[in-house]
Amino acid sequence: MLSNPASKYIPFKPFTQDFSDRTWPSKTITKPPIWMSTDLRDGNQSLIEPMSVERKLRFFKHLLQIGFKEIEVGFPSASQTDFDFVRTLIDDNLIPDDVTIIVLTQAREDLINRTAEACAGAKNAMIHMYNATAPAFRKIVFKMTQDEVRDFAVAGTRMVKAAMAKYPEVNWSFEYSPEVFSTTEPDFAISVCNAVSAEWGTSAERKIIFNLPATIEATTPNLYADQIEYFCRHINDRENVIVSVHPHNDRGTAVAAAELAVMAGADRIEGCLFGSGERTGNVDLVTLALNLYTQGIHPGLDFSDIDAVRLTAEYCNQLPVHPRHPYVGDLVFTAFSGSHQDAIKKGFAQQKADQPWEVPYLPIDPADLGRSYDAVIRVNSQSGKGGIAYLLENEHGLNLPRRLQIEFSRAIQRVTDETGTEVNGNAVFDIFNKEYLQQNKPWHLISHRITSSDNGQGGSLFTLEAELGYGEEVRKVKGHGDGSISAFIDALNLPIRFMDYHEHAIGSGEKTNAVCYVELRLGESGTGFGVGIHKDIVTASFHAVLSAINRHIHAGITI
Ligand SMILES: CC(=O)SCCNC(=O)CCNC(=O)[C@H](O)C(C)(C)COP(=O)(O)OP(=O)(O)OC[C@H]1O[C@@H](n2cnc3c(N)ncnc32)[C@H](O)[C@@H]1OP(=O)(O)O
Ligand SMILES: CC(C)C(=O)C(=O)O
Repeated sequence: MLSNPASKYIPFKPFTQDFSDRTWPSKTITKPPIWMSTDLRDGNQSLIEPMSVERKLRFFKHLLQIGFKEIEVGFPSASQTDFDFVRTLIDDNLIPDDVTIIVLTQAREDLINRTAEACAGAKNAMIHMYNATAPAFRKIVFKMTQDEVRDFAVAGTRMVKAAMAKYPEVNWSFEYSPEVFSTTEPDFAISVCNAVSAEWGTSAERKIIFNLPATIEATTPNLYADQIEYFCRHINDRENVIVSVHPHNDRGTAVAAAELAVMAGADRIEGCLFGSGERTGNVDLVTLALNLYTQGIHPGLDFSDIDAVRLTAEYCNQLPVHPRHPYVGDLVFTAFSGSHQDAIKKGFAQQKADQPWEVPYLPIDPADLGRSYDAVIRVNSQSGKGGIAYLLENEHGLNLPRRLQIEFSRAIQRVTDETGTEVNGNAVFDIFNKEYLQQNKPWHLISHRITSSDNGQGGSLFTLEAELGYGEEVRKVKGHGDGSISAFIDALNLPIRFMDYHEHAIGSGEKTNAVCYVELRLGESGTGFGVGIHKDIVTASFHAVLSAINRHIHAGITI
């Protein structure tokens, strides 16, 4: 018989009663929540090497730059580094007047007193006290009944008030977290919070923050949203309560949980940049904020230089951000596969600066995050013509006709298949150069002269005289036609059928060159392209014709 490890897990069901009159599923998010960064506390406490004061300061300054107004700066009673850090912020006057620092403490008198002491002299400070309320913690960690846990929270609140009273110069506020709210019976969590609120003396002038952590993410996000809506409906004095959420990402759904929680009534979200934090991390505030952005809601946070934010987080956390991390990872604005590249290229070509964003496969304009378009498309063996053409156009100004894109993508494919590696824009150009522009054997152009005369039918007759190299030989040729190219082809006296022709300028001012793409058939061959670049468009077209002929010859076409 197969063993069944799943049999040892009991699913958490928050409600015994019916909650089918929930309203959050038909709500939408219309404004940003209050953001609280806990990078310097929950993020920091989970690091292999906790941040030094120097790293914490750098992170703090960047959080201010991003626009956070609430920043949890540490657990000052837990370590001297955290205490000193808070003191540095206050003593060096580094906290702007509109920013509140938050400090976490357990509900223990010595720790609470030390926490308040750390904040002496601050303009705005919030003490954040927590105690676990979930059944497993009541049973295993605290060995307390529900009533004892409630009384414990109330006693802690009383200690917080007393500690705050010692520093009247501080504009204090209070946050209480029934830790592990995620697996606490909702009615019990509410009864604890109501008791804490009564002790705090909640009023319009003295609001309280109830932070409802998914300390361990325990359910699908819809159930967390149910818990939040239920809490919002039943908590006393709702208008004077700021309901906050603090989702962790154990099930990988913290972002969804936070978003649904806001739909369910939460006013505030605590999390970390790029999902730093205990175990699988806290909810990622960058993803949440930029998700809002793509719904047409400004998050009130500035991520216009996302790479700088990432560098700070990586430096301070000493942990890398994953290359596929939403919005910021190295590879998220990069398309390797052909159809994606094709659609992105077409999207960029059609996107107007003043129109809503509509580039396929890119949910956000990389430029809004300070990312560059150049890195959008990369080419490897999974790539098609779209990406290759994009690189040539963007990095080298070459706008290949569609059939040439298809032809050239085979040359790239040969290289990427052989090497198994990615090719960048310069490597693509090198291959293009070798494949088309350096095709000067056996035929090459030495010199030419064109004259035109009246053809007697109201048009012009072009006469071309040229010196052509053929291997080591020099051949003098002459031909006529109704245009310079037809005169050149006449002069070559080869079985050429001219199929297609494109030209455009590259560069500007004195550096302008002309590029010419010709497609022709030689004898009974299939069609093939040649490309020429020259200051003079006519010379470019002759080079293109010779490039096409030489490529046919190299492909084994005999004439
Ligand atoms: C979910 C979260 O992230 S909560 C934040 C967690 N972060 C941290 O704990 C980081 C910093 N913590 C620390 O450095 C230490 O735990 C300290 C300094 C706070 C306390 O240290 P100690 O006094 O040595 O206690 P210890 O770390 O062993 O914690 C366990 C004790 O705290 C008690 N405790 C745990 N949480 C709380 C709480 N919220 N309120 C009151 N007591 C608590 C436990 O019941 C246990 O008590 P016991 O020793 O009487 O059995
Ligand atoms: C202290 C609380 C808010 C916490 O960090 C958690 O429950 O994860």
